[in-house]
Amino acid sequence: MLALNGFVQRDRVGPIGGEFAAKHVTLLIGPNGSGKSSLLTGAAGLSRSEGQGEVRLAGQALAEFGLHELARHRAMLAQQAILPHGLRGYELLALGAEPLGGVSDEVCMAIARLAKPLGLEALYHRQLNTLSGGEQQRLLIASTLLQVDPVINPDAKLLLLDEPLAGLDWQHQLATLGLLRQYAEQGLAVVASIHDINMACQYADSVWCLHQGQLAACGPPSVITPELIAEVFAVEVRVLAQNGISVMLPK
Ligand SMILES: Nc1ncnc2c1ncn2[C@@H]1O[C@H](COP(=O)(O)OP(=O)(O)OP(=O)(O)O)[C@@H](O)[C@H]1O
Repeated sequence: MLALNGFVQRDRVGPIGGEFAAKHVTLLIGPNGSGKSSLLTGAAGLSRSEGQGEVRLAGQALAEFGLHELARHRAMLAQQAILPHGLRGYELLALGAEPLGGVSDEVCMAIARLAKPLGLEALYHRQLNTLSGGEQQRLLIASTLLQVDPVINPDAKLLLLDEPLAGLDWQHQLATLGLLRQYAEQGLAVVASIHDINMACQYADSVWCLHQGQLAACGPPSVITPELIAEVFAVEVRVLAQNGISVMLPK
C-alpha cells in the first residue's frame, strides 16, 4: 500500500526501501533517535521538503497528493501532539472528522464504536488541559482513527501512529492494539512505533527494526532475535518460552 524506494529524510533516516502492506500491522521498533518518527512523518508526507527518494501510496507518488486529498487517504498520530488550549474532548473528535466533511450521523456512529474500547464517554465534555496524559492520548487516538475509519471513509488507506501506547494503561494498550488490528482487517496498512519489543513481536504481522537511521531487520516477528537486540539496543536478553509464546527479558 505504501512503498518506499530509496527514501531518505535528511541525515536522520535512510536510504530505506520496503512496503507497508494493506491488511498488515507493521510495528517499528528501535532505540531512541533511531529514526522511527522521521520514517513515519516521511511516510505521512508531512516533511516533503526534507525527504528524498520515492514514496508511493497505492501506486501514486505522495508528492502528487493535495493536502486535503492526503487527509482523506491517511491519518497520523504524532508523538507530541499539540493540544489547543481550552478545547473539549468532543471538539477534538470533531477536528478528526473534518476531512470527512464534519460531524454527521455516520461520524457519530464511528465515534460510538470507538467509545467503549477507548473509554471516551467520560472525556467528551472535559477540557483537554484538565485530562491526564493517558486520557489525552485516548482522545488523540480516537480523533486520528476517526479520520480513516474504513466504514465511513472509502478513501482510507494508511494509518500511521507514533508511539500510540505511550502513557496508556494495559487495558487501553490492548484495546488500542485491538483497534489497529481491526482497521488492518478492514483493508488499511497500519504502521505504529512502539517501545515494548515483546508486545511488538506478539501483535505485529511485520516488525521493522531501525538502528541509526537504517533498517537493521524487517519481516515477521521471528526476525527479532536476542542477537539483534544485543546489537541494536546494547541489551543482553534471555528468552522465556511457554505454551508457544516466547518473551525476551533483559538479563
Ligand atoms: N527537527 C529535528 N531537527 C534535527 N534533528 C532531528 C529533528 N528531529 C529528530 N532529529 C534527529 O533525527 C534522529 C532521528 O530522530 P527520530 O525522532 O526520528 O527518532 P525516534 O526513533 O523516533 O526516537 P524516539 O524513540 O526517541 O522517539 C535523531 O538523531 C534526532 O536527534
